[in-house]
Amino acid sequence: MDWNAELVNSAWWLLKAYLVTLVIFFISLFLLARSTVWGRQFWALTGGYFSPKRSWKPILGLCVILLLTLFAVRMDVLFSMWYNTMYTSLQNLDEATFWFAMWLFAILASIHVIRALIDFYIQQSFIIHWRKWLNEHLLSRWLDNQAYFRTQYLEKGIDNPDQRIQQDVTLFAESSLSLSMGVINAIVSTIAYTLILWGLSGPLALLGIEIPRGMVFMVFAYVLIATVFAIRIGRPLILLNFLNERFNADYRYALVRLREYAESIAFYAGEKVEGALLRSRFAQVIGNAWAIVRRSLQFLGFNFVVSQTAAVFPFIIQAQRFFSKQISLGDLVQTSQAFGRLQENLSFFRTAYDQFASYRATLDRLSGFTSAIEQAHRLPAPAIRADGTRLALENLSLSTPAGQVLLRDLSLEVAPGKPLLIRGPSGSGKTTLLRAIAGLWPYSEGAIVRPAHGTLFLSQKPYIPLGTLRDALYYPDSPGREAIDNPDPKGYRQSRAASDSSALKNLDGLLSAAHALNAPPASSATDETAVKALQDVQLGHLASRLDETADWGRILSLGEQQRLAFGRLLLAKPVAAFLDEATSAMDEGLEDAMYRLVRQQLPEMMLVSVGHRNTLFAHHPAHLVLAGKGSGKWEIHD
Ligand SMILES: Nc1ncnc2c1ncn2[C@@H]1O[C@H](COP(=O)(O)OP(=O)(O)OP(=O)(O)O)[C@@H](O)[C@H]1O
Repeated sequence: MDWNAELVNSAWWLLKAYLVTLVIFFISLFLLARSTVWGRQFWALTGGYFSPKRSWKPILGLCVILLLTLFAVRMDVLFSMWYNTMYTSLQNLDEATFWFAMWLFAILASIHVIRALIDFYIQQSFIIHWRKWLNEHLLSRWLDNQAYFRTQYLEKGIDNPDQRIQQDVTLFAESSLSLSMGVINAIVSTIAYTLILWGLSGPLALLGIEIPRGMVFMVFAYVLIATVFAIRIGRPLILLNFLNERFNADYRYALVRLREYAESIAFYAGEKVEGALLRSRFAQVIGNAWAIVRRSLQFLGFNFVVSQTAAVFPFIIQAQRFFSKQISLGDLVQTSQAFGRLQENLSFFRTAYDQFASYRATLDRLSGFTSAIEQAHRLPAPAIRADGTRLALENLSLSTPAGQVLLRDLSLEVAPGKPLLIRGPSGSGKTTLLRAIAGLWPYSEGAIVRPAHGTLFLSQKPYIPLGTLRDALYYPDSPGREAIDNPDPKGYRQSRAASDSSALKNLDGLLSAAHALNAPPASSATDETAVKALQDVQLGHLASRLDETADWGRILSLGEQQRLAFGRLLLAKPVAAFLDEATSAMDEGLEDAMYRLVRQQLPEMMLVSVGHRNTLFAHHPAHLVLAGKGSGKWEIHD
C-alpha cells in the first residue's frame, strides 16, 4: 500500500465527503423541519438560534463539528488500513515495513489525539453557547408578561417548569448534537466500510447458490434482522424511561414541599403522613428502576449476543480464502475490522433507538412548555392605560374563570392623599380587583387607568427574596443586584482553588466559604436610608444584620415581614400603593403606627387597601364595599 498517496487521497476524500455531507445535511434538516412533527418542534424551539440574521457563529460551529466528525471517520479507515499493512508485514516477516508501520502509527495516533481533543472542545463550547441561548430564550418568554403566573389560568397547566428550563434544555442541546453527529458518523462510516468490505470480500456459497461479494450482503442482512428483534425487545424501555423521569420528578417535588411547608408540617407533627407519601413515591421510583433493569437485561443480552457473534463471523467466512492464500493475514484482519465497524455503524440505529425516544420525550416537554407560554401570552389582559398619575376604574367588570360575576360596572377614582379601603365578604373579589389593576387577571371588561410606573402591591404574605435583608428591603429594586449579575470571580476562584487542593473534602464547607466571599462589604451596612427605614417600621434591632444572607422568609415572623414590606414602601416611594390585608398579622397599635407613618412620609401617595378591620376606617376616608355572593354589586362610601 502506498501510504504517501493514501494521505493525499484522504485529503481529497475528506474534501469531497465534506461538501457532499454538508449539502445533504442541510437539505435533510430542512426537510425534517418541514415534514416531521419532531422536526417542526425542533425548529420552533431553536430555529432562532441558527438564524444567520442573529449570528453566523452557530452555523459555522456546526460546519466545523461536521468536518471533525468526517475527519474521525477517515482516521478510522486509515487505522483499518494500517492494521492491514502491519499484519501483512508480520505475515511476510518484512521487518522494514513493520518499523515503517510503527512510525506511521505514531503519526496517525498523534493526529487522532489532537483531533479528538479539538472535537471535544468545539462540541462542548457549541453545547454551552446553545444552552445559554435556549435558557435565555425560555427564561425571558417565561418571565415576559408574567407568563409564569398566568399559565395557572390555562385549562391544562404545566408540571415541573423548573425541570423543563433547567434539565431538559441541557439534555436537548446535548442529545441534538450527539444524535445528529452519530447519524452522520454512522452513515458515512457505513459507506466507507461497505466499500472496503466490498474490495475484500469474495463470493459466498449459500444453500448451493454463489453470491458474489456475499460478505457485504450478509452483514446488512444480519444487522437488519438483529435490529428488528432489538426494537421489539427494547420498545418497552421508552415508556419505562419516561416514567422514570416522571416518578423522580414527583418524588423530588414531594421533598421540596416538605422543605417549603416545614413549619406547618412540624406543627401538625405530620411526619407520619409525609413519610408515607414520600415512601410511596420513592417506591414507585424503585419499582420502575427494577422494571428498567429487567428489561435492559434482555435488551443488553440480545445486543451482546449480536455483537459477540459478529466478532467471529467474518473469520469463519474468510477462513477458506485465507488458507487457500487468496487473501493475506492483513486482509483477513481488515475484513474482520471492516465487518465489525459496519455492523457497529449499522447498529447505531438499533442502539440509539431508546436515546432517540428519550430525546423525543424531552422535545415534547419543551414544546409543551413553550406552547403553554404562548397560550398564556395570548390570554386576554385587562385594558390598562396610563393617564399621567391618575388612578381610576371605568365600567370595570370582573368574573372568575368559571364565569361567575364578581364585580359589575365599577367606576371610581382614587385621589392622592385620600386612601380607599376595599371591604366585603370573603371570596367577594377584593384581591381579584387588585390583581386586575396589576394586569394579572384575564377575565375582565372595562378599563383601568393607572400610572405607568411607580406602583407597588403589598400582599398579606410579603415575598421575601433569596439573599440579604437589604435585598428584601429594596425588592424588587435590589441594591445587591450587581453581586448576582457578576458573581465575585475572586471568591469563586478562591473556592475553586481550595477545592482543587483539598481533594473535595468538604464541598458544603467550601461552598459556604465562597458565599461568604461573595457577600457585599460590611461598610455598606451603615447605609443610613435603609437603617432609618428599618427603625421607622420598628425593626431597628435588625439594622446590624442588613447584609446578612439568610432565609429571612423563615426567620422573621409574619408581622415582622409585613413591617419589612412597609419599609419597602417607604423606600420605594411609589405614586400608588395597593395593600392587600398587609397588616393582618400586626396588632392594632402597630397597624395604626404603620398607616400613620405612611401617611406622614408619603402624604400625596394614592393608597388602596383591602381589609376587614374597623381600625382601618380611621385611615381611609373612602370605602368601596363589595356585596359578593355572585351579585357583582358594590357601593362607594365617601
Ligand atoms: N386562579 C383562580 N382560579 C379560579 N378561581 C379563582 C382564582 N383566583 C380566585 N378565584 C375565585 O375568585 C373569587 C374571589 O377571590 P378573591 O381572592 O378575590 O376573594 P377575596 O374577596 O379577596 O377573599 P378573602 O377576603 O377571603 O381574601 C373566589 O371565589 C375565588 O375562589
